[in-house]
Amino acid sequence: MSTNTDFALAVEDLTVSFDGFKAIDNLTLYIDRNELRVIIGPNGAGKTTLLDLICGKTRASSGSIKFKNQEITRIPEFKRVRLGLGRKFQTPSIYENLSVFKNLEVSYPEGRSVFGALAFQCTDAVKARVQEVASDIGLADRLEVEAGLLSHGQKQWLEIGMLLMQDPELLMLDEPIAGMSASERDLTADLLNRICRNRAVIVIEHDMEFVKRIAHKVTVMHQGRILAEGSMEKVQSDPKVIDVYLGH
Ligand SMILES: Nc1ncnc2c1ncn2[C@@H]1O[C@H](COP(=O)(O)OP(=O)(O)OP(=O)(O)O)[C@@H](O)[C@H]1O
Repeated sequence: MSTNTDFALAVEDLTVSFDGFKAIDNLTLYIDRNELRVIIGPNGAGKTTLLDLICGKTRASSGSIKFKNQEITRIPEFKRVRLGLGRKFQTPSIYENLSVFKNLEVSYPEGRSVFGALAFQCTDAVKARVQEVASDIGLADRLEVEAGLLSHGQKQWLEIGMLLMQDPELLMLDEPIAGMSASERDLTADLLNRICRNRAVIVIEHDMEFVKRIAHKVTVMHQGRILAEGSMEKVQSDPKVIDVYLGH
């Protein structure tokens, strides 16, 4: 097992079986700090399952997951969140009837303390953090708008903002541009390029034009394993990748 302390994330020999079927099969993957990694691959390759294992939604059958060199394989999901892992699922889980401001405010870590969000005092520090995140996600002039009234793209950004409120050191996003307009995709690329300056980011994506614009490195998965890994140019010209994924 690796003892390297420099990686944001070290996944080693990871396997998960569902009734004997290995959805993730002895997979090893290292993500650098401040790296934006894109995971691609055909349907059923195991991409979502891999993120489920990293965030703690699914338990590994064997292998190891280390976050900033700390073993997290057996610890529960909420504790991984506290350690600095953030995961965004495909469908946004924002509070539609609250304002953008409130959505961000309740996502501030102390708002989730034992006293709960209701007793939570909105301090100047929280307000400043809300402002900062709101400008990061392009919603600084929408703070008083009810979240349910935002466009589809803006809702996705708000949810990313809610994760950013916790200042995660590893952020995982599953198909963040699904259903977005061309201009929303452009803005999302800018957003992702910005937020990976302070943290590692893992994105699952199918749109290769978008992948090109954001990926530092690309991992191609197939049947629960890694088929290829490296720069976009390298994986795009790999005959194995063309055969199982890009050629279709
Ligand atoms: N909880 C589960 N129980 C049984 N099988 C599962 C479970 N979760 C995932 N699988 C299976 O594991 C395989 C990998 O699924 P996964 O959703 O991770 O693929 P994916 O690469 O994310 O695909 P897509 O691009 O379609 O989202 C699939 O064959 C799926 O049916």
